[in-house]
Amino acid sequence: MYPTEAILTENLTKIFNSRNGSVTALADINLSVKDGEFLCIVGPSGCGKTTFLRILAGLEKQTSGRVYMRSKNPEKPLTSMVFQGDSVFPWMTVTENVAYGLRIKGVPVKERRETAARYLKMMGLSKFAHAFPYQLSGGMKQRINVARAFVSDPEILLMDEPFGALDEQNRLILQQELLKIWEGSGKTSLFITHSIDEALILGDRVMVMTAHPGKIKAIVDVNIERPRDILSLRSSPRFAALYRDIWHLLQEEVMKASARELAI
Ligand SMILES: Nc1ncnc2c1ncn2[C@@H]1O[C@H](COP(=O)(O)OP(=O)(O)OP(=O)(O)O)[C@@H](O)[C@H]1O
Repeated sequence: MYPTEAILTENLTKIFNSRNGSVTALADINLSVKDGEFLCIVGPSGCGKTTFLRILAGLEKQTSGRVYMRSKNPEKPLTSMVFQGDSVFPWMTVTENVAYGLRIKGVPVKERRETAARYLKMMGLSKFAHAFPYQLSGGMKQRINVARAFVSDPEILLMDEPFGALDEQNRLILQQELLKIWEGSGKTSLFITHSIDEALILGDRVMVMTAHPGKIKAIVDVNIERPRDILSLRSSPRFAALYRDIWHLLQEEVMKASARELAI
């Protein structure tokens, strides 16, 4: 029978072959993600998080194993990915950047301006609609990336550490905005982060990966009600307990990854 989950992976494995030998980036990933779920992924550097998202986005092919991704609406793109760091087009205005996916789809200009304006408002970018990226801060550019992903209205959002390069204050603001926009959309979302705080603020579940080769070490249920208020959430006893649990799971993996880096 065809699975009913939004995403299902079976024994997903990825081996990169290069002149210096082969690297097993992912080994036997068995994961199921429910429709409308927000899953955060944490794990030490180099454990295969980006590779996993790239396979789901169709940018990389697995070496073995299977991936099922359920499309409910063939009119919509299945996935949209927000990459690490700055990926805006410098020659386009903020509106043109945000509406880019709609232009590619051939959406008429009036409709794409209206849709872009709606998301610019949600992401606090309306004042900068006609600005160029060089006139904006890093935080503003990441808002463009997030708005662009939502505007294309995919069934599944794949976000690879989108706030990793931001300072603490901008990160908090963007987390708040992402929560608001996501809670209104109910889109199945996968979000890579190095921050346990961020994973708990955003996620329904947190997948903890092992150091190289990347496997699933544990999946932790966050079970904190929505809509979420970041400040009260961070001071709750449940948040502190989950933080401790995830850190205990991660600590050993981070140390293994550091030892491996020193040995290379
Ligand atoms: N194109 C490639 N060719 C060869 N090896 C690769 C390639 N892409 C990734 N790797 C290797 O696969 C492993 C997993 O890389 P990946 O970027 O997925 O990890 P990550 O968990 O996202 O890391 P980080 O947290 O530092 O972003 C690493 O050992 C990396 O060097």
